[in-house]
Amino acid sequence: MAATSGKLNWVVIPPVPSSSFLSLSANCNGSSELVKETSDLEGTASVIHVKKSISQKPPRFASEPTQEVDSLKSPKPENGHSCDGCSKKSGVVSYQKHALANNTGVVSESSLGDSQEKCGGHPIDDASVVQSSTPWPLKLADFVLGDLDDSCCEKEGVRQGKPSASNFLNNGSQCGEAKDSFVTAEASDETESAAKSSGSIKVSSPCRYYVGSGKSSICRGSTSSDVSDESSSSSFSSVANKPHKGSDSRWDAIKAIRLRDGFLGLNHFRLLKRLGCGDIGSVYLSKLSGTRDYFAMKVMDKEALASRKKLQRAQTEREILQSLDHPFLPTLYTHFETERFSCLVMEFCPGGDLHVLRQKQPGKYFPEYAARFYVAEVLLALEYLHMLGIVYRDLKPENVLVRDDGHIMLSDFDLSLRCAVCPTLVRSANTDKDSSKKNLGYCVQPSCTEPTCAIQPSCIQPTCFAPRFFSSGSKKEEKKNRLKNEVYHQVKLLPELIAEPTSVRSMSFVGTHEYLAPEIIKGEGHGSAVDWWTFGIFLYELLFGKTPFKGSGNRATLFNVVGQPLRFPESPTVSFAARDLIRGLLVKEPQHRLAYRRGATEVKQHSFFQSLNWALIRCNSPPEIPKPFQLNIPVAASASEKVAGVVVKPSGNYLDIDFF
Ligand SMILES: Nc1ncnc2c1ncn2[C@@H]1O[C@H](COP(=O)(O)OP(=O)(O)OP(=O)(O)O)[C@@H](O)[C@H]1O
Repeated sequence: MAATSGKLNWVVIPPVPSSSFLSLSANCNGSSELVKETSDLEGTASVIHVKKSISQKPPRFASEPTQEVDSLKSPKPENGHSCDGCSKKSGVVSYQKHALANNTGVVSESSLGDSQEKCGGHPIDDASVVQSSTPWPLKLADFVLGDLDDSCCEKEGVRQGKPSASNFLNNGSQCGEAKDSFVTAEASDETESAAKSSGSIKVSSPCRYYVGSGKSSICRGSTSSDVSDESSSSSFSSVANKPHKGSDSRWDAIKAIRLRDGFLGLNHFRLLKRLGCGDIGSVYLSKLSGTRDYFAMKVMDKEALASRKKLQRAQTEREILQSLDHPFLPTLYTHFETERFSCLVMEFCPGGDLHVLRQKQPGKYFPEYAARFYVAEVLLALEYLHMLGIVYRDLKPENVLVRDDGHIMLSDFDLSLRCAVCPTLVRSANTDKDSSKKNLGYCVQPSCTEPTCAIQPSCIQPTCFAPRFFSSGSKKEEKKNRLKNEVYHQVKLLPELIAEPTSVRSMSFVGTHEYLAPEIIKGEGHGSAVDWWTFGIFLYELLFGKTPFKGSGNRATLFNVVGQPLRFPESPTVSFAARDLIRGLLVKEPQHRLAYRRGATEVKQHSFFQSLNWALIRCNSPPEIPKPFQLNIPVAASASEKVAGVVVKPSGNYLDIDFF
């Protein structure tokens, strides 16, 4: 992991153990079979043809243990679809075939709306091709989801033209209604409802395939599902791995219960309210019984996951969550499995998501300072993910949650793509301030196969570390600029860290229509540059209140993404710097896109962020602090309590819980 190079003696220490990458070696119970391996045109990538077959079992609908509340039971899907009460905001597309299979921008009829009729309901038997620079074929995983179900309800605030979710954990009749009601795991007389209505609808398609795999923790859990204990298996993300989070009492609370009972399971939690649902599970606000600690618990029905070929997605999400340790990414406190459910216990974000928050802004767009704040935090999260070799692929306001302190948390990793990456320190020796524009000076070694590698002598290339300084003309400003230039000369020789997984290639068609990068739509194969495209769309949407290529329908949107030039509306007024950044990001050819080679480093140096102190970003005042989270819970209690930001008040048969 450590290496030296010439005069420099830098060590790059990625924040996760390399084992999280290296563990990908075999698929869950051998259901994926490597049938062919060839090399790509350049000879640098592996092309893997994998044949996958998963035994398909119909979802079970039998009664569950009393601790597992009714709300968690799966409705029986009809014709393979389950239009349910998903309150999801986001439409995620994933097609087995590429919608625009040619470069002309002409939408292929047959590829749009691929659904279960075509391939769902049958064991997956498709060959998937994933290209990667990694020499170990099965270290790369490409996970995609399911089928279009446009029949699901749309509601206010839902992105138009979204494929709809078929969420098996929800009651099919709810269809987006968001009425609070109450669920407890301790009492069996609960009721429940979809909690959050702000979401778009999410698509799912069972006709997905994937390559790669790994030790399947979910499968490990499944194999132990004959254990009658409710918590048949659990994994504990120890705070020992995250010592800086030691002051977080939730670690201790979980640990104490595990010490006391020997395990942690669903019956240790009260599920208070459904916060939302996605394609592979529902998320509940949960309270750890006997404590005052709240969590967001994602509950996934394992049978339904298996029957809909989503086990791998769930596993991907869990493995990624386990590897994360970043202020703008979720903390996974623990994971456990019951006989039926797989549960992820995460940090709870009471502030909703940026999609909802944007709708509440005057004009439904954010002022520039607020947009800068949010995208800057997202940028750091993406930078970290890329450093871990994770291409996020699903950036959109719906997936950016707001913490109680107003800072953000990027969520939802089940569409992410994992690959090997070579974080590399590159020494700056180029005094050309505009070199970043020319995309020169990078050196990210595609041949590097280790996620943890240090500087390599051959990587010491000239790069641009130059912040951009603009002359304003006045003497005062000139003096200021002189000072800045001195700083620049001091820092120009500093190395910069590049951790962009530039050479990964996936052929999956995955994402959200309005956010899909052209190369995904055209089926050309895509890599980490898709995150920079979506970052541009994201910034555009925050600033203008809409996405740039949205058409009258999904096909028109895809056509526009590929063929229409970028345009900015006349209002609201947005700075030149912001528009310049968006222009750089929304370049249709990925290789000419800003950040294509040097990743977040390039974006951070853009003048849009000139006023930002990246090192102190967590000290910045958020544009908005979320209002207290309101929750009514029917319990018989008479005393008030106020603990750690949570106020519990008796209210008749209810308690009002306010989060501050
Ligand atoms: N940590 C959290 N705190 C608060 N709310 C959350 C949290 N995680 C998720 N949610 C809410 O639950 C909803 C569903 O989340 P989930 O990640 O399952 O859905 P998703 O984003 O569609 O993912 P998937 O791709 O798995 O379908 C989100 O839209 C969000 O509103």
